[in-house]
Amino acid sequence: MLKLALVGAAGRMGRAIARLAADADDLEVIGALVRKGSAAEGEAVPGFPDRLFSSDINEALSEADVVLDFSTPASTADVAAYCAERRIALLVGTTGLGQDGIDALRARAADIPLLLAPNTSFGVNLLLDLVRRAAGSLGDDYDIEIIEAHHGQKVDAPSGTALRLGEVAAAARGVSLPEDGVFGREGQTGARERGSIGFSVIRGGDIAGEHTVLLAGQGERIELTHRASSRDTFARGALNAARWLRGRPAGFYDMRDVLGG
Ligand SMILES: NC(=O)C1=CN([C@@H]2O[C@H](COP(=O)(O)OP(=O)(O)OC[C@H]3O[C@@H](n4cnc5c(N)ncnc54)[C@H](OP(=O)(O)O)[C@@H]3O)[C@@H](O)[C@H]2O)C=CC1
Ligand SMILES: O=C(O)C1=N[C@H](C(=O)O)C[C@H](O)C1
Repeated sequence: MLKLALVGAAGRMGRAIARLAADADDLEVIGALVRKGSAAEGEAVPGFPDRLFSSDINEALSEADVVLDFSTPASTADVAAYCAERRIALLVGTTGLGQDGIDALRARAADIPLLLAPNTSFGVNLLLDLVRRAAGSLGDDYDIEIIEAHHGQKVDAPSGTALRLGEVAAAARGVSLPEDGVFGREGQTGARERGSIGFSVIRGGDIAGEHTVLLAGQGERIELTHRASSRDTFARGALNAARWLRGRPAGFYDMRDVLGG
């Protein structure tokens, strides 16, 4: 049995992961961390009636083989420190970390296997490869625009996936996302700068997650799109990544390592 502990356990992703883990014969959720003061504290974890949501980090995480974090950037930083000290493998799915947050996780990966994945679905990770290839081979006659759409409760923008798509496209083009990314347009913007990478963000309803990378040339355009119809897609991918992470040496991993890309 692979012993899992969830952080952000009472959230949308935490609950989806617990539900799918309960259907698997090789997985057990042994701990579920919630925010101090959370209304969910003391409730049973979906699919694991003997396990309760807890805000005590020791109670929730100390016995886990792998911790899965889908929470908030502040919580992720604390959990990564805890896991590094206790030598517990950690998968981080939380987005909106910023470069400093990502660098801090990279430092923790000196002590533990740590996998950072802004999107755990198989399809988005294939999309990253397709974008790498398309952006590299088409050259900057083809303008790159990234469009993402999510449910109205999402608190970060652009999505972690959109930023990762942008990084991959920028690297393939030999440009820098911090310098060449355009994160919103309004008013007298002037003409589009050649080589820039634009981002557009949609929020509404219950959209699980949609990402399009548009490569617009003269007289033609290519659109590479991934649409998740359910959060279970991310949860399933996270569970497969947790299986892969168990027993790995310390290091900073991503979904490419899991999927062998
Ligand atoms: N990698 C991937 O494939 C995916 C990543 N995500 C990312 O995962 C994250 C969570 O998404 P989602 O589940 O939709 O969001 P939710 O807001 O539903 O869940 C986040 C949970 O974290 C809880 N939380 C806040 N602080 C702490 C803390 N200190 N300790 C423990 N739990 C805490 C929140 O509790 P409370 O509400 O009480 O504050 C909430 O229940 C986001 O960053 C999102 O972008 C989402 C989907 C897929
Ligand atoms: O918040 C979400 O819901 C999602 N967040 C991730 C992101 O920011 O890329 C992944 C997925 O698209 C759903």
